[in-house]
Amino acid sequence: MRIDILSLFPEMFGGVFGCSITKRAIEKNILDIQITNPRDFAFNKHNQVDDTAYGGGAGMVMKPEPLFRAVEDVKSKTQIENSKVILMCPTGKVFTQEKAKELANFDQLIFICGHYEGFDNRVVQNLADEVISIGDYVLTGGELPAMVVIDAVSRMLPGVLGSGESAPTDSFYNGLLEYPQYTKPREYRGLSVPDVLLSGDHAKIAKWRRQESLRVTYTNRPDLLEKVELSKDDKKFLEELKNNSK
Ligand SMILES: CN(C)c1cccc(CNc2ccc(C(N)=O)cn2)c1
Repeated sequence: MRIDILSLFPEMFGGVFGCSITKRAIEKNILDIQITNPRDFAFNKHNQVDDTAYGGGAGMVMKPEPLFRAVEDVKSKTQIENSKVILMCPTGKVFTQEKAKELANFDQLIFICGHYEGFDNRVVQNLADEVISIGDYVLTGGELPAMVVIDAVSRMLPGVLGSGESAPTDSFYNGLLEYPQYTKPREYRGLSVPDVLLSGDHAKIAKWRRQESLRVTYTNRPDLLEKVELSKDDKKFLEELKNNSK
């Protein structure tokens, strides 16, 4: 997959893409990430990439020309058909694991990272194919959101996660949040590992893990329970939780 990022701060990405999963994916030629600075496409006086908002109001807005020119330059140089232009913005649809899986099917993703108070709406309406938010909070720029999306998408690409890593059981794969994990030592500062996990009884361990996933999800993200298929046993366990918490 080819990833192009439009950012006024290219230096922000070196650290993140120079480590771990994404570094390996780049070395294995599964990912090719290139950064383009829209300022290189701002040809007016002082290389302006932003300006004041029509209609007044505080804050600066990113101008359309540099972004249109930069995207068109990337597209003309890469010539990749199956491509999607994504704008990172708090006004977008919230990013999910489902969306990550969907984006992993493209041959090229072009991310537009904005700063200031936003983008000229002609960028939103006519240049972007999709507007994505990583959550309900405002950040200094779209760079961190782009890194988050790229990380989640690259984990979906075949060959990126070695056989060791666990893509399938990641929290959002079975619709529930992940059960609690334990590792050595068995006892730490008087805190011990639940006996069931040491029992070797795999059916019992699976049952415990399912119930603990239900417990975590019920506690932190009850909204997810509406969307997931619950067995008779699941419902029984949740009933007990509800009765105990009354
Ligand atoms: C209207 N406005 C403040 C704004 C508009 C466009 C870009 C930016 C850059 N900052 C971002 C970007 C994305 C996210 C997110 N939640 O994905 C959070 N912050 C801010």
